[in-house]
Amino acid sequence: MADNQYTKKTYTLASGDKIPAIGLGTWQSGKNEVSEAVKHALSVGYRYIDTALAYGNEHEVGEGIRASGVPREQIWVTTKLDNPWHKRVAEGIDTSLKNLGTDYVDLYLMHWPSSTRPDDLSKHYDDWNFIDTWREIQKLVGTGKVRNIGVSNFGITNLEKLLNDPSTKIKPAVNQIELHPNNPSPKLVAYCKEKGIHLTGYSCLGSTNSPLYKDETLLSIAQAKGKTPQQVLLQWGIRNGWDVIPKSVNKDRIAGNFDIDGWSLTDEEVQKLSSLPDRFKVCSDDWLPVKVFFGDDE
Ligand SMILES: NC(=O)C1=CN([C@@H]2O[C@H](COP(=O)(O)OP(=O)(O)OC[C@H]3O[C@@H](n4cnc5c(N)ncnc54)[C@H](OP(=O)(O)O)[C@@H]3O)[C@@H](O)[C@H]2O)C=CC1
Ligand SMILES: O=C[C@@H](O)CO
Repeated sequence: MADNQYTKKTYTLASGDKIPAIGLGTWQSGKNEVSEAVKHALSVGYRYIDTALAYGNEHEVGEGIRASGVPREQIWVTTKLDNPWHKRVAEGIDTSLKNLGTDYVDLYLMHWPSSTRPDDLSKHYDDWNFIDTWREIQKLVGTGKVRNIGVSNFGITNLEKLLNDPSTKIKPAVNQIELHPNNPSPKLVAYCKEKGIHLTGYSCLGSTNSPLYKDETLLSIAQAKGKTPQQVLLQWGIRNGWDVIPKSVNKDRIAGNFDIDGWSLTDEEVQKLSSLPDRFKVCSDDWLPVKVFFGDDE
């Protein structure tokens, strides 16, 4: 982790680019509220916004960025290729750039390893898969449209397939996956670290109506630190080496979640949270036409 001029904590990717340790998530942020949320986040110090074509709010995210007055080059923007666009990567990135009103994104992710047919979302292409999609995503590097490329929702099985394919010339810079103390995925985390693939933790608070907020271990650590359970959850991710992207459209919560500097968790506190017995997952692969997760750590 290194420091830069805009955010106190960052992680350095294989390209040398520095991704901030905390960004604003925007999944399920309504079109009518996300611009203000983004603008507010940037005003309180965030320099990283996570969105996706599938969220249907890239246009409003772009409006919030411009309204903030913060120069574009000071902001890390991640967006994602939607599943039904796997055969249309060039069109997908152009659509996202147009929506966002920007010339480039800092990180472009394959949202899911599912090449879904746009004419029937219940079906997977029979002549195309995520390896083909990655081959096309790699072509974006050097176009000036993407500074880094990566994947999301990849477990070890699919990462192995991708990394071992001869068409893979560029390793994903990032794997964005669900990470919170009830879904800590230690094997997948260790695998990505070994391969030099940085992790972004999504649903880092446990998402809407998080069951984590009733966890006695979390609550006692939060009380002892004089921090909120949400701040502790975010610090847990950062201490473990991944960036976190809490979603909020509430101004106080956006500001409170950003309180990651000047304090930390002890190794023992991190370990206690990593050892919680309960398990739950926010995002499954049930809705996809292909199985994506194959084991406890995926
Ligand atoms: N790659 C992928 O497939 C996925 C990526 N993501 C990304 O990760 C981001 C975060 O994940 P997400 O699932 O949204 O869930 P989070 O874990 O970020 O939780 C968001 C929920 O917590 C509430 N919340 C936020 N801060 C606080 C707080 N301080 N106190 C109490 N409640 C709070 C929010 O409500 P409110 O807005 O009212 O504050 C919202 O209901 C997404 O927004 C998206 O950008 C998420 C899922 C899948
Ligand atoms: O990003 C959010 C989606 O992947 C949820 O299924």
